[in-house]
Amino acid sequence: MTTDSATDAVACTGLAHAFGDTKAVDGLDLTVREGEVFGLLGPNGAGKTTAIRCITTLLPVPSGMVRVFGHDAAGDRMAVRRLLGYVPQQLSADSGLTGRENVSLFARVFDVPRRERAERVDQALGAVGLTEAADRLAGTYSGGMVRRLELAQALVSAPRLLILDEPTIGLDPIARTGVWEHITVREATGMTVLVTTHYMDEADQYCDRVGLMHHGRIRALGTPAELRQGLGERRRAEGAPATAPLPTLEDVFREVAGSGLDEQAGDFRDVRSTRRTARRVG
Ligand SMILES: Nc1ncnc2c1ncn2[C@@H]1O[C@H](COP(=O)(O)OP(=O)(O)OP(=O)(O)O)[C@@H](O)[C@H]1O
Repeated sequence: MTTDSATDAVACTGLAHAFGDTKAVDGLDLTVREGEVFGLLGPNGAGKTTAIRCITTLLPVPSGMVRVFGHDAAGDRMAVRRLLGYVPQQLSADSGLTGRENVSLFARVFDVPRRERAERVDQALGAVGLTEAADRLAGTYSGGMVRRLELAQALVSAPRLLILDEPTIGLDPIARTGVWEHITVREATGMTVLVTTHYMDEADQYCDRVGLMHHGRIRALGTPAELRQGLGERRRAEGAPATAPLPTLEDVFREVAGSGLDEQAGDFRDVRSTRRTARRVG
């Protein structure tokens, strides 16, 4: 792991992006270090997806700077895209194709050499535990399997940086655990992960560091333990007894944003409707 900005996986400096009068991202400074799992947290509308879309080059960078492994996201978009795997909030799997066909499609789009394709597709499906189900239509998959399929799509190009926007939204707790286990098994590749989630327990358990975003900027940053301890110290300074339980990450979240969290479960259809509901209209 490094703190050298030239090799940081992501370095945003003063990033701003507005939709009309809405300042979705408003002077965001964010560094994701190579090799870490970084959780970008924040209430609905905090600007997480907009920031991610700037980092993935899907949105322009009208103000500020975004670098991905030193490449400028505004000036060197193709170099940035080649380094990324991206699982968006919206469904990216096609229910009318098999799991294998879905992943093969991404392998072609991301220029995986033809000669390596079949093996790489098999590896990606195996890495997310879908070997047995590879030749079934994705429309028959459970919600958790759909998410793992989308993960395989993103992994097939062997990205240095994997970006996931709410990878476990709409999944039951067991499926959520399954998705996280496949996201975080990355030691062999050293892949960096940038992930958004509304589930504080997941961020606490799986992220090396988290940034709490509110109104377009990071308002709290650190390891989950640092953030919990920091709030505990502030509470004690305000008179809370030393025996008071250590705050949770959700307490930290509420201190920063004062907002609630949600839980949902379901299959392919439910995931689609949940994500459609969660998706920003515009
Ligand atoms: N395409 C768009 N057109 C207009 N406004 C938009 C658009 N996309 C996002 N916004 C606005 O920008 C702000 C930030 O939205 P964004 O989706 O980045 O937040 P978020 O933190 O990802 O939220 P969520 O957790 O709900 O996904 C919101 O006020 C939203 O309404």
